[in-house]
Amino acid sequence: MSDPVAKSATVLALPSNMMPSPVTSKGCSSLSVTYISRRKLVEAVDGLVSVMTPSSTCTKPYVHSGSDEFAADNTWLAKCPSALASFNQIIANAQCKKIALFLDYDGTLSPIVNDPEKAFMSPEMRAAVKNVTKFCPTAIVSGRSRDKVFEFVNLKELYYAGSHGLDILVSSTDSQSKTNDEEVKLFQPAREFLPMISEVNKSLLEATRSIKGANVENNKFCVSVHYRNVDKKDWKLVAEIVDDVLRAFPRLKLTTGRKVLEVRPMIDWDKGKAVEFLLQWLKLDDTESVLPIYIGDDRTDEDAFKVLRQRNCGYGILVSQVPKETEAFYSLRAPAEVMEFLNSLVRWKEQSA
Ligand SMILES: O=P(O)(O)OC[C@H]1O[C@H](O[C@H]2O[C@H](CO)[C@@H](O)[C@H](O)[C@H]2O)[C@H](O)[C@@H](O)[C@@H]1O
Repeated sequence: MSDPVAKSATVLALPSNMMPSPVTSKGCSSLSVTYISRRKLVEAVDGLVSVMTPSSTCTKPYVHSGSDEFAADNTWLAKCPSALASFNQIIANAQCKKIALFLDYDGTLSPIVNDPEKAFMSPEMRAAVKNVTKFCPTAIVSGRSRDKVFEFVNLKELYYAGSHGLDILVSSTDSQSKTNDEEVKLFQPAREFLPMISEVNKSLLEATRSIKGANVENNKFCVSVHYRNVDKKDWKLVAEIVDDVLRAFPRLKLTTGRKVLEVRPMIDWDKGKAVEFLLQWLKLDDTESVLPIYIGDDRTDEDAFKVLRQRNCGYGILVSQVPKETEAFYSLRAPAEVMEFLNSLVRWKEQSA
């Protein structure tokens, strides 16, 4: 995949306090991304691909024991209140602070659709995102390749972190360095994995060719194997094939998303680390003066929610129509509510300007 930005960009080393280390444990820690060991994947496949259904991973869905749906909704909203209903509380905590916004793409800015190539965001959503950048430094943090998510969002006002944070684009004028040159800089902590990712992408394409509906997407530093359009009876086969292919790549790991298996470099780097990196790089890491808000819908976003919770500053907002166990503080039900939230932020900032 050609990347015109990468050709002219300076690739920077990471600050020493943020160097990613190889992942040694593939254990299932309660709410971070689910790293699936081979044995677990195969076990799950045997249990009728339970790994491919939302209820089977470490991110357990919230289960209400009673039968009253209304009560279940209330319990969920008590645990993870609506960010719209709690808007006044959120802005009360943002008084005199700069809000730094982090936005996931699929399922957050664009609705989930069957064809990943057609996950367009609406012009209204684009306008909402563009408007909010006038007041808040904003970054997109996506599992997509950086150039692909830029194609979809198509706003120059934003920072972009693609491949689940493994490919971050910043310019030197944003950094702590005092230079005025507007030089493009890239942070790519898994750069050495590029040839391997390309190889595994080829192997996965070849191995899944015969499965109707299976779709392999090259996200540059990770590869997504989509099974949304595969007949349910063949989900097990997809998982077995991915497992077989990965045997030849011991330095790659597997995570799950929304009807997708994601192959990634086995390093200690995720969306949470990307958020920490961007806060530091953009000089937004002072918890007294900056309130980071991260909005996302997927398991991979839990790493970012966790970082904000651990820093005890800012809020994670989970986009979900159903109750889920999460590290987020607030919830929104769908991209339409995300847009409403962004527009509310803009109105508030305009009024208080
Ligand atoms: O971090 P994100 O920006 O949310 O990206 C995560 C994955 O999103 C995409 O897949 C998901 O959305 C597709 C389009 O709506 C849907 O068809 C698919 O089933 C979902 O898993 C994207 O295609 C993946 O590469 C991203 O990793």
